[in-house]
Amino acid sequence: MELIAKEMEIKIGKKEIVKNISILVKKQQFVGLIGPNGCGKSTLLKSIYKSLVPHKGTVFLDDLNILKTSEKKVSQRLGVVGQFNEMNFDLTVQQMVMLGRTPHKKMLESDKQEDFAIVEEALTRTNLLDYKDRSFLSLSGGEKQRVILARTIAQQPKFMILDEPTNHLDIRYQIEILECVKELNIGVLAALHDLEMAAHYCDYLYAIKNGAVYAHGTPEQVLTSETIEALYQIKCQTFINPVTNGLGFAYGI
Ligand SMILES: Nc1ncnc2c1ncn2[C@@H]1O[C@H](COP(=O)(O)OP(=O)(O)OP(=O)(O)O)[C@@H](O)[C@H]1O
Repeated sequence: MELIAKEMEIKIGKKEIVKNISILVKKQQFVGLIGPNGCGKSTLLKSIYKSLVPHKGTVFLDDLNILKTSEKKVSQRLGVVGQFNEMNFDLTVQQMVMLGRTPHKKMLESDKQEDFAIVEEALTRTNLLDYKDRSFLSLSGGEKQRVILARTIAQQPKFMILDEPTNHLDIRYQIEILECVKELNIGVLAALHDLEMAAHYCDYLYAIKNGAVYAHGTPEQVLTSETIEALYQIKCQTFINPVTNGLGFAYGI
């Protein structure tokens, strides 16, 4: 599915947080949002996945007008892995992941064999099979993050929004999560902080500064020393990482 968010404007109180941003994610593309803390990435994503009402703008997933469609219908197509996943009540990991099936069920419909099979597959993809019966609240931050991804995979979305999905994760799991998402072969819009990961996994990038698009293009076009220095107010040198053959970055103040 293709996502088009057009001319998005978001104000919180009197402050303009997002200023006329347009984003295009073509079919099966992995598109990244980068930019410094507080530049507006999460706010923009929240307005795209209906957690926040934008002041202006439209969001279409193919021909589905997201902002004018019911939550349930949107959830059948759009999955979200957010930044904070705190919950007050406890469920097992399997029950948590089963919640991903909710948008596909009628009210009070019980879990079918097919739902259990989908949950099992999501647990396998995220390496969580051994955690199936553990209590969600007893998990570490990184383990919880993987459960949330598994729940989103069980939702079988056609498009995924990720807000710093590798928060809390050690390097191995950062790679595993992004690999896992990439393997789904669906459109993805993800806010990422790690520029090497963004260079490696993204087909296209939008660099956000002060609530507006500062630069956009392929990772090679966007991740230049000049753009990174302007975005983050640091010194930066780019190089070809001899191990990964991808873009590498050396930073200083
Ligand atoms: N509910 C709110 N009330 C007031 N200001 C808010 C609110 N939500 C967000 N903001 C402000 O909007 C700006 C953008 O925040 P946002 O979380 O979108 O940034 P971000 O780019 O995702 O940052 P980070 O990389 O730190 O997650 C920040 O200055 C933040 O303080």
